[in-house]
Amino acid sequence: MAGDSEEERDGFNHTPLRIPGLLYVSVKMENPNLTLSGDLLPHVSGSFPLGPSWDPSKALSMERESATVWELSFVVPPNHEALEFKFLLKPNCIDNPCFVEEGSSRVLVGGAWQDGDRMALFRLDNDQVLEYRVFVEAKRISPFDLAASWRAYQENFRLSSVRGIPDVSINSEHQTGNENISSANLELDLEHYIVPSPSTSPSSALAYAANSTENPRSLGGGSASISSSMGDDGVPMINQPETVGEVHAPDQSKVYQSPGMVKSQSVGTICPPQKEGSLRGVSIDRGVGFPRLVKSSSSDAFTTNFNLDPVTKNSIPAAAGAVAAAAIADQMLGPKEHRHLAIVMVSLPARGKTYTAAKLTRYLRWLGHNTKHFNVGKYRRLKHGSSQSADFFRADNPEGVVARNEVAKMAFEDMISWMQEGGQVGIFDATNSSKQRRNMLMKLAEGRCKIIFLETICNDVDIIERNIRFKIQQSPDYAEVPDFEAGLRDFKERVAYYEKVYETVEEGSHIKMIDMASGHGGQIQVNNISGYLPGRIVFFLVNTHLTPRPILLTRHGESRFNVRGRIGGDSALSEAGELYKKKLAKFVEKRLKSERAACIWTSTLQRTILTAGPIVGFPKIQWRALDEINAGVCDGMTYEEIKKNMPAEYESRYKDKLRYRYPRGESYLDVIQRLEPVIIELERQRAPVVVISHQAVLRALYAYFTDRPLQEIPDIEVPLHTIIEINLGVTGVEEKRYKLMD
Ligand SMILES: Nc1ncnc2c1ncn2[C@@H]1O[C@H](COP(=O)(O)OP(=O)(O)OP(=O)(O)O)[C@@H](O)[C@H]1O
Ligand SMILES: O=P(O)(O)OC[C@H]1O[C@](O)(CO)[C@@H](O)[C@@H]1O
Repeated sequence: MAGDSEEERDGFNHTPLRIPGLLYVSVKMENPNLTLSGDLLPHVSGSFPLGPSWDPSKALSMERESATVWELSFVVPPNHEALEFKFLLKPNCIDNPCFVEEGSSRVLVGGAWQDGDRMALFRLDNDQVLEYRVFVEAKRISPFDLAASWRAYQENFRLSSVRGIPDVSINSEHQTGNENISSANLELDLEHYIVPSPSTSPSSALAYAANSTENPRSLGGGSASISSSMGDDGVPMINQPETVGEVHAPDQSKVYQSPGMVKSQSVGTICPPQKEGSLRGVSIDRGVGFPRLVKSSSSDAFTTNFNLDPVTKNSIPAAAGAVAAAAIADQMLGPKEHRHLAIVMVSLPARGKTYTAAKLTRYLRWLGHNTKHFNVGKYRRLKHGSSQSADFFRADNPEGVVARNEVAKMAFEDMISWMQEGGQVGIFDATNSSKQRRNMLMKLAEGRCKIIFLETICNDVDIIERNIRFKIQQSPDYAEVPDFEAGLRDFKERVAYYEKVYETVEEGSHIKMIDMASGHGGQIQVNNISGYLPGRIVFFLVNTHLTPRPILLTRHGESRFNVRGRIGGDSALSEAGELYKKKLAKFVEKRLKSERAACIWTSTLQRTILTAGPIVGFPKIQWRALDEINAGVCDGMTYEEIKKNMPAEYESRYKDKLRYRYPRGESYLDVIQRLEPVIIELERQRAPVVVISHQAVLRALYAYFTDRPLQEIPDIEVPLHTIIEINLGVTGVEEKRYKLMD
């Protein structure tokens, strides 16, 4: 092309000394007809630096790149002397003679043949001739890049200094004798280290979980974030400032309540796992040691080039591995209406329906299932006002019954419409406490979605009393009742009306959670449940409980790779990282001193194990699932190096960081998949857990607890040397952050 410099044309400089850099030269030989030459191995002999000499016995062997191609690569200065060499074929058997290519020596200058491309011809003993095509490629590389790769290579292959530590360990005194932990003093009051949590995380401000459920579209509230409230005439006013503290924009991450923590402990026994995913009529006692479901290893993330109709396509979860595989199988094999699942909550008021529905929604969304929570109370308040007295809920008040059935229908139809647009799991949150109501819902669902009833039963009067008191404080139903005791009387009257006509679920597919909030184990009964997703839901519910406890999430102390901006690897800690590990040990000692049963979880990479090193007195467990995202071929590179050397990869990751899978590595969706057992175990644990892991992994774990959308996960801020404390409590999730050092 006119104006192109010679350098631009062939990628390197022919003018010695003008432009710095080195030439990476790759010489290749190809013979598509390998059956003839399978035991003859291509070699190169020649002048320095290609081969030590022309002596065939010292020729350099070429590496097999594919079935038919052999390659030898080396690095030379761009102004190197002419390299003279010849190809030879050496037999496997050392005693047989080798064959040197015919013709004159080849000469390479500046990464190009001086005498043009010519085939390499070998005349064998029997006068048979073998022909190989020969190519050369040269690229300029910076000596700094080369040195950096070499250093990363060496660091990557340096043996970890934590080898030999068993997967489960406990150190009662500091492991490395020369570690002066007292040098890392902390302020007496840990509150000193508290820093604000991001504005999108769960706050300690009181909030009512039902508020953050779907906005009633049939009442004028689309699924977009609208703000609406009741007008004086009972007609909903859209996009008006909230007046009754009820319907507001559904920011999933802002709906948590402050924990009115209650202490309880429970362990129990479990029934053996059920046969072939079918859980008909069995009871499962909740408790420790529930067997983990075996998960398949990651497969390619789902891409949209399946031959499925648009609705089906939308209802495929944004997930990898087992979740995607199961969803595809269900789409292909199951009855059409079973592609959509309605979990219909059932219970008396204040028995944890909304709490359970919200938690399940969060879990399913995190796994990649398109899930929405429809709360009929929200529809009722929007349609009929929020100050209905107990009378409205009497079963012998025909107007009340009609009004309540009407809003239930509206919410159910909204849920079905959303499913028909591609929604996968709808959680339908209302008391649904009579057979008649449930029959109505089953009729509405016919041919459109599968229903599973999820009933929460609570026989503990203290818990019911606590729940009711919480309702009076939180529910918009009592926002305008200034007298707490009057509110309490009214709500109890409402509960009594429901009790009169309450019918426990006996029909259809159902799950019963019995006394799960009591702290004594409780029980789950399941009837006529089968399939991947219902199975996962049961498994999740079996493992969840309400025992308040903190989960402390922290990245390892700064690593040597962090200092150099290199990703992945298995490097040790930097000086700052060394200091952090000591401060963290002090922090854990203070924060968890009265928590005998707490546990420390690390990944299997040395930077987390070293960070946990000085923590004494608690068991430490290494989990492979907590290892950092596997950067595959990019492991050990800087982002700059990836951008420069693999621009297409860099661009693809930039465009879709959630789904992008590093070549021979993982995507964020893969990481989420492998973290599912970690989430289940964190839910199941009743004592505090300190998780010392890595940026990508902690982003995924944090997103689960704070209900952040999948798409946001890869960009969540998880800074070094900061502890994120997640408090799980009877009213939801609360977050605190401690920054121990800059
Ligand atoms: N399985 C359970 N049994 C009893 N209480 C529970 C259970 N799960 C959660 N809770 C507690 O119940 C409290 C009230 O729960 P929630 O608001 O979800 O009740 P609800 O059944 O939806 O009430 P309503 O029918 O009035 O809307 C929660 O703060 C939680 O602490
Ligand atoms: O997904 P991101 O933003 O590249 O973050 C994950 C990266 O963070 C690190 O933990 C530290 O840089 C890397 O090892 C890892 O590849």
